[in-house]
Amino acid sequence: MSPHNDAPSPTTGSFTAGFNLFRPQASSSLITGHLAPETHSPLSSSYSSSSLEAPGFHMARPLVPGVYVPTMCFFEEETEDVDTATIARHAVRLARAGVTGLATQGSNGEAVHLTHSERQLVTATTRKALNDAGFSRMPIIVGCGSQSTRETIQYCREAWEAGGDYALVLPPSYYAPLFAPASSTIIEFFNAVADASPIPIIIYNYPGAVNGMDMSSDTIIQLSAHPNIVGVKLTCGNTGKLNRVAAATRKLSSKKFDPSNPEFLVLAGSADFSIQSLVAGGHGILAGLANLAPKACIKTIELYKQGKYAEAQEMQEIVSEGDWTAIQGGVVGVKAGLESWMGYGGHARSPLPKPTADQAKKWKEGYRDLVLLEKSL
Ligand SMILES: N[C@@H](CC=O)C(=O)O
Repeated sequence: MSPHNDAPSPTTGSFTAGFNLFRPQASSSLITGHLAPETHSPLSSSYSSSSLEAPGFHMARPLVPGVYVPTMCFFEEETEDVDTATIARHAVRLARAGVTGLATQGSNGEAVHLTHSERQLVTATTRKALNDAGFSRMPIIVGCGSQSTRETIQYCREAWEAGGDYALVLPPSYYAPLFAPASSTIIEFFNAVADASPIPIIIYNYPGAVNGMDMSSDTIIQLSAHPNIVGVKLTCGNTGKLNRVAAATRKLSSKKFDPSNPEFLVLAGSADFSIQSLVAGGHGILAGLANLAPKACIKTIELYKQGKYAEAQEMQEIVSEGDWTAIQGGVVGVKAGLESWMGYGGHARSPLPKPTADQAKKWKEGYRDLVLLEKSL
């Protein structure tokens, strides 16, 4: 019998009947804990069987408003092997700073550089680090986007097995000109993935990562009706779209709207429009800059929620300035910033280049005000 209550095992069949078990507002009595099947562990042999127990079993972890961090993946300098010690240390640093949740294999997590088993290793390492440090209730979102429906579902299942709670899914884009029409292929894709995934889906709208494909508010609102699609990360930066999605999903909510636990979570995908997204009805951020400055990201949102608009605006300006450095330098620049200011980070996996001395200096300076703010909090 599956440890997911009476839900079918994600490794044995489709999951069309059990979505509601995974709704984020599920009470603690709706246990969604699971054990990674011993016969089906895709984790690398470097991950000990005793450490499998911690990430493999967990209670339902809620998806609530706040600051979520798409964590960096770290690699050993010489071999470029996954550096589990630094992954664990980084996860705990972010949790202690007060973030709401983490996301492995987001754009900052170099998912496209990782094999299936490495992805599971990263997620399981993160889960275990959080559990060991007393953050067993903190949810982990796992990037699961892929080009085929089949492999995306496989990633969702593997994320679940590794201890992930939610799947962040980009639309496929490689064959986009063949989609007929684009919106219906995308809707079919997300519905099929949501039908089969053992964990709820968060739509990831990041046109820059998928050949310019920009999902419309109509498409996102239509998909929000699926009971296993529970949120969206909008990296497109379109606050008009964010406003439409937040308003429509609030109205479509099946119960009285509770701002501390919305049924459909609408997240800004970059820290440079945190308070703008709150004004538009959003619920928080899932943003790479929080790898470097989690407290500044949290404080900006708190100030706004406390009605201290001028102070929130002032802090947002520093965050937005820092985010411009993160956006320009991407994962290479954020790692350089971590290395310069926090003493760890290393380099991205090949073929991404290592920063030149000039770049490292420029990015360090680009983060200066933000890091000084972070250290003051
Ligand atoms: N700018 C984005 C990149 C991906 O969504 C971020 O901050 O995470």
